[in-house]
Amino acid sequence: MLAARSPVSLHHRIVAGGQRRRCVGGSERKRGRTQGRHFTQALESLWRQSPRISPPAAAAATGGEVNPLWQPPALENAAFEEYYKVQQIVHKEEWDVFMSFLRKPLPATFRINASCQFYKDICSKLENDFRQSLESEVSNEYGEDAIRPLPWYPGNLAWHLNFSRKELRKNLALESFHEFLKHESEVGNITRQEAVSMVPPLFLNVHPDHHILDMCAAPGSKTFQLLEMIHQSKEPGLLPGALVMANDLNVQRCDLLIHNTKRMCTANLIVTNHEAQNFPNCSLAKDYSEAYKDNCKSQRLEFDRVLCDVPCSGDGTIRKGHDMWRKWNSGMGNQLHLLQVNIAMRGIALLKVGGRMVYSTCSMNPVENEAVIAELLRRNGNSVELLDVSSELPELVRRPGLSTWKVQDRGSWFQTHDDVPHDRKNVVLPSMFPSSNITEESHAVCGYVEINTDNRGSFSRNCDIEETSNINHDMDGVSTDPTSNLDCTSNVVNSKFPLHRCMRIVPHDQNSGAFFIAVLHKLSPLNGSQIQGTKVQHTLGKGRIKQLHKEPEPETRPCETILTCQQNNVLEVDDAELLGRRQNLSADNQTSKDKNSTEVEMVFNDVKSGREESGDIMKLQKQSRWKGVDPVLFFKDELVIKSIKSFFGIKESFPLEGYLVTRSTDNARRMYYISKSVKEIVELNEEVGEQLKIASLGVKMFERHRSKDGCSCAYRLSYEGLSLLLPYISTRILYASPLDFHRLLQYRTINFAHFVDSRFGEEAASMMPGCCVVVLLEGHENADSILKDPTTIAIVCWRGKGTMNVMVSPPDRTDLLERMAYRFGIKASAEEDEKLMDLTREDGNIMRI
Ligand SMILES: C[S@@+](CC[C@H](N)C(=O)[O-])C[C@H]1O[C@@H](n2cnc3c(N)ncnc32)[C@H](O)[C@@H]1O
Repeated sequence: MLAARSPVSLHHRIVAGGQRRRCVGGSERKRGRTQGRHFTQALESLWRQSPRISPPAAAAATGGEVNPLWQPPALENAAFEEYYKVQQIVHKEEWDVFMSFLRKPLPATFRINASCQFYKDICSKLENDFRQSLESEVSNEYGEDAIRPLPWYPGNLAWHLNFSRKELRKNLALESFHEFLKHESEVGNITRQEAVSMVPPLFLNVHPDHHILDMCAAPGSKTFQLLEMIHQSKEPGLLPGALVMANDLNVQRCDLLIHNTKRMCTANLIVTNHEAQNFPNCSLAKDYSEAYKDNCKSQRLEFDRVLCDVPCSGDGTIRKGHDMWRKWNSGMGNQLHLLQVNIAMRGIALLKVGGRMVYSTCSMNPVENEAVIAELLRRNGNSVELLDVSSELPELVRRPGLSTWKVQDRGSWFQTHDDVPHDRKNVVLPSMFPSSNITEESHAVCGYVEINTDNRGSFSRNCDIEETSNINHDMDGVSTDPTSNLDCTSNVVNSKFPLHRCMRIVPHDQNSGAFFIAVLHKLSPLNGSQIQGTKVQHTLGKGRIKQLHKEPEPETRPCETILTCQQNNVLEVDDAELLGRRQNLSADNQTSKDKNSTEVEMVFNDVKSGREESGDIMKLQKQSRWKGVDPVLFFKDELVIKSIKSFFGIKESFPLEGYLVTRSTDNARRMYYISKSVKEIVELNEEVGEQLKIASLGVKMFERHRSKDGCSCAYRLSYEGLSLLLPYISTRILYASPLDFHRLLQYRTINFAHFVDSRFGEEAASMMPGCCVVVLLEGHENADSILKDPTTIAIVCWRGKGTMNVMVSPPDRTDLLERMAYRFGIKASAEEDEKLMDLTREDGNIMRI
C-alpha cells in the first residue's frame, strides 16, 4: 500500500506511544454522599458478595507459573461489581458465574482469510492435521474438540481454541500449532482476533460493490475482515467494485493499521487519518439535491456501510488480562460518551439513505452503549431506525439491550439528569440517561416507533424482555415505570426507544469476551438541524481548501471543552496483539492538532535517497495541505507506462493509465495500483482541495530499479501486486517444475546451469536481463489456464547476468516453501543444500534484494 510515511519508523513510534499511555478518566473519587451509601447498603443486603479468589487461585486462573516472589494481580474491583450489579447487566442468579468467567483467561480464536490464495490448503491443514493431532495430544488437558469452528461464523472460517494465547505460547504440545498460527498470520492467511470482535462486520451485510467506511479502524482487525468480505468472490485479475476507507485518529495506530492491512495486498483500500467526528465530506455539491445531479461522478463522500467501532473503556476485554481490574472506574465510560455520540452522528451523516451502520464497543457500560444509541435515535428521529436483526446469525448467543440504567458520578448514582448537582451538570450529560430530554431536534423528530415483539424470544436465552409494543414516543423518548423492581430505587425510568434491539454479548454465554452491537438503518436524508449536529464540513469551491464549519450542538459545547483532553486517553482494545505485540498506544494530543494540520513531522527515510538518485525521471513537487503527508499523485508519464506495458506484455484489458499513483516525495520510485472505486475518491479529493488526509492507498505494483544489467524497462514488478496483474502479463514469464521452483525459493539465487531441468535453465539464459515472473507448473494444459487459475503460484524474479534471483520477502518465501512441502512433499536434503550453496558461493552470485 502507498503509505505517507516510512514504516521503518513504526517501531520507534510504537515504543514512544506506549510510554505515553494514560488510562481513561481520572482516579476514583471518594464517596461521601448519603445517596451512594444507601445504594451500597441496599446492594449488600440484596446481592451477596461474590467470592474473592486467593492469589494462588488467581495465578492458576491466569495460567501463570508459580513464582514465590511474584504476586499475581488481584482480579477484583469492588466499584466494578457495584456498578454492574446496579445496572443489572445480568440477572442476580447469574452474577457469580458471570464474575467467574471474567476471571478466566480468554480462549484464543482466529479467522481464516477466505480470499487468500492458499485458503483451501489452510483449511485442510487445520481439519486434517492439527485438529486430529491435537485431539489426541491435548484432549486430557483441554477437553475434546479443543480446536473447533465457531458455530455462528459463516463458512467455518472462524475457529475457537480451548486454550488461551498464553497457554498457546507456553505449552510445548502446542508448539507446532503456535508456529503455524504465527506464520500464517504474518502473511495474512489467518487473523488472530477475539471472537466477539469479529461480530460487528458480520452485521454490516457487506456486498462486493459497497463503499464502506471504518471510522475508528486501528489496529485493523475489522478492516481486514471487511476486505476479506469484499474480495471473497473475486476472480483472478478482477477487482470488486467495493472500497474500504479505514480511518484512525492516532498516527501511530494508523501505521499499525497500514502494516496489518498490507497483508491483504488490496487495491481497494484507502487509509485516512482524521478525527472520525470531523470526518470530511469532500462535497462538490452545495446541497443534498445537487449531490445526485451527475450520476457518473461522485459529488460527495457517501458510504453504503459504516462501521463505527468507537473508542471505549474496554471493560469487555477484561479477560485478556489487561490492567483493567485495577484501573476500572465508572468515570471511564462517562468521559467517552459524548465522543462516541459525535462519532456515530458523523457516521450517520456519511451513510447513504438505505445504508447500514453498525455501532459497537467492547465495553459493557450502558452509558457507552444504549445511552449512545438512544441519543442517536433522539437526534435523528425518523431518519434512522434501530434494526431488529434477531434473525441474523441465529447461532450467536446475545442478549437484548437494556431499557433502563443509571449514571454514576463520583460515587453517586443518578436516575435522571435533574438529580445531578449543578456543578456536575455539564460533565454528567442529559444524553447519558434513559430519560434524556435535551435537544431541540429531539423534540422535533421523535415520532411513532413500532417495536417488533415477534422476534424477541430469539434475542435472549437468559433475559426476560419487558412487554412493549407500538410505543408512542413522547418528547424525550421516556416513560416512567414506578412499579419496576430495580434494586435501590423507587422510580425506574425506561427509555421508550426499542433498545432491546441492541445486542450485548456477555462472557459466560459462549465463553468469550463482552461486546455491544447495534445496527442502524438510514431511512431518509437528515434535516438541516440534524446535519448541523454532525459538524459537517462545507465546500468553498473547487480546488479550494475547505473550512471546518464548527457549530457544535449547543447542549454539548461546554462539555466538549472539558472532555477535550480526556477523550483521547483511550484505553485501547487489545487487537494490536494481532502482530504479537502488546504496545500501549495513546492518541495523545491528536484532536486539536488534527484540526490545525500541525501533525507530528513524519519521517520518510526513503525520501533522501530518492532525491539523491541520479537521473530522476520525474520532477514531482507539490505541497500538501496536510503537513507531513505528501499528496497522492496520479502517475501520468505516458512514455514510462508504455515501456512497462511493452516490457511485460501487459494486455490492454488491464488499464494502467489513470490507475497508478505515487507520492510526490517518492519521486515515482514506487507505483501503486488503485481500483476504480479508489480512483474516483482520489479524483474527488483532488477537486475539493485535498480534504482527505490519505495515509496510504492501493497495492504496490511497480518499483524503480537501479540495475546496471542493461534492462530496457526502468521498473520491476512487485510481488504484492503480482496476483492481480498475472492474468494480463504475456511476456517475461518462465514456467518451472516443482523441484526447480522449490530450489529457487530455497536458495534465492541460482546459476542458470544449476537448475534440475536444463530446459528451464536454457530458457532463463536466453531471456533479456531484467525482471521476470516464474510460474510453478502444476500439470496445467496451457499457459492461459495457469495464469487465470487463482491457485497458481508465481513469484517475481530478476534475470541477472548468470543467475536467476528471487524477489520475494522472507515471510512470503517461507510461506511458499510451506505450500510446496504441503502440496508436493518437497524438502531438499541437507547434502543437496550444501552442494548448491557451495556452487552459488563459488559463482559469487548471491544477490541481495
Ligand atoms: C476500539 S479501537 C478500534 C478497533 C478496530 N476497529 C479493530 O477492530 O481493530 C478504537 C480506535 O479509535 C481510535 N480513535 C480514538 N479517538 C478517535 C477519534 N476521535 N476519531 C477516530 N479514531 C479515534 C483509537 O486510536 C483506536 O484505534
